[in-house]
Amino acid sequence: MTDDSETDAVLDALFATIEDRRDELPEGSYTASLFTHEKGENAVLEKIGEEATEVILAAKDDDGEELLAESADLVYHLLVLLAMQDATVDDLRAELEDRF
Ligand SMILES: N=c1c2ncn([C@@H]3O[C@H](COP(=O)(O)OP(=O)(O)OP(=O)(O)O)[C@@H](O)[C@H]3O)c2ncn1[C@@H]1O[C@H](COP(=O)(O)O)[C@@H](O)[C@H]1O
Repeated sequence: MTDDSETDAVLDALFATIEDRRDELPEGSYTASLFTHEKGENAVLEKIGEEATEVILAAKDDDGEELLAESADLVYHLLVLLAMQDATVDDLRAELEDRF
């Protein structure tokens, strides 16, 4: 189990990596492939739809073993979408804090 600051550090590091992939587009990067996809932004929007469905199916599964893995896939693709729209994980954090 991690505390809040460690959880934030992971999200910040992941988002910084996503921004680097967006800006540098290295060969062989799955993240970079989402930024250069022929479908444009629709590629990541489709992935978000697929991953959300997989989260629902995992939640309905009796053993629930896949729920965390599918949730991580969904969060990752959501962060890619934010980076694509020039929003940041800090913007997301601020939105959540406003509601708290
Ligand atoms: N967190 C993730 C992450 N979560 C999910 N995925 C990818 O998202 C895809 C999920 O798609 P699916 O579940 O549908 O599986 P799939 O059938 O293999 O995918 P498709 O062929 O349908 O695209 C897989 O290719 C996963 O590898 C991720 N890819 C990258 N990251 C992070 O991004 C960082 C940079 O990765 P690269 O851009 O690949 O260097 C990594 O170090 C990770 O921290």
